[in-house]
Amino acid sequence: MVNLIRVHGSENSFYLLDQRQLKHALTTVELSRLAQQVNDTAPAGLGEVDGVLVVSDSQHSNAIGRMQVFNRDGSQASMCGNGLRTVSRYLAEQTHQTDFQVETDAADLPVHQVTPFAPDVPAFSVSIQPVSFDATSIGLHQIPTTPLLNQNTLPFATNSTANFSAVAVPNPHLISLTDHNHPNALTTAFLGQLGQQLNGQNPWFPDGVNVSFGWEINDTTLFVRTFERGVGFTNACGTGMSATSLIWVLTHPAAQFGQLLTIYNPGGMVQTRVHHQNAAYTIDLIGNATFTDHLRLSEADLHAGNLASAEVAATQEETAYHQFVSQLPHWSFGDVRPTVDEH
Ligand SMILES: N[C@@H](CCC[C@H](N)C(=O)O)C(=O)O
Repeated sequence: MVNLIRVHGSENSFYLLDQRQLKHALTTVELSRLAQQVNDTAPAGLGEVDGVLVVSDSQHSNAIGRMQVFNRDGSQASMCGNGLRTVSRYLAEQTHQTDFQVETDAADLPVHQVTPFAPDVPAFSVSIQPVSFDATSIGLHQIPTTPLLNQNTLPFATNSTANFSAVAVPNPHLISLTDHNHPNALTTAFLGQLGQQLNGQNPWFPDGVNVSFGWEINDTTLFVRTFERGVGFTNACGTGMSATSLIWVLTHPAAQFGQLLTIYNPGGMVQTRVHHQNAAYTIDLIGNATFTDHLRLSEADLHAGNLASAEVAATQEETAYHQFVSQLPHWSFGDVRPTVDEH
């Protein structure tokens, strides 16, 4: 029998698979199929996940493990910020270390354990990098003026007054932040329409892009929603919130490098800190790393991408997480911007 853990960061949920426990590691094709099948085959009662996080040994001497990410459509992503926090917790518990590096597709990333957000809500800080505004890194085509930073009248949004920025962290993100001159430009319907358009066949982002809308709450607080490549609407996207924080600091006059930002999202809240050192941008992404369920299944079922016969043991951490979230401001969505409800 082998173990899978159902995990989340800000309710951006995944199954975490440690390949090192298997007699035969899953191939890339099997991992892609597993990510596509988990939601259809998981035992009743387990909520849907956005993909699969894969842990394996790193061949890099400075990293204690390696993370790979498969989106729910089976595509592979170069990075996942919320997922990296949960993988960091997993590796921390295995090795009894609190400060280390994890190998990801583009870089070995520093991570460390931080003070829990609340009782039974463990938290980690992970470094989001490398950052690039280069069109090739973003997979951006046919846009005459790059870097794309706070520009409007773009060919994929001709009817909108919203401003857009594009950045790779290193997975690709398209960001729009509230424009006070056009406060109603960023609607949920527009996010869905743009996300679908730019993740279908299109000339601007042929490999797709994660699309995030950010609403200013105050100078150090945002609310961010994301339509993810390979997923669709998600509760939270860690790299999306990190990329939005970077664009916020670069374009908002009162925002500063090194300042702690609070980023609310439909699944909860994270904190970010944007740095600019040695001509490079990096973002600290700080948030919960929650394990909701432990699953046990046969290695044959895992290879077949079939969770139907898995035994499930829930942890108490989701109750603790809900308790933590219940103390945050409650956000309501009209069709337009999030507003805070009285408790
Ligand atoms: N949810 C993730 C991002 C996952 C990858 C993304 N869908 C992509 O294809 O780039 C996060 O927390 O960063």
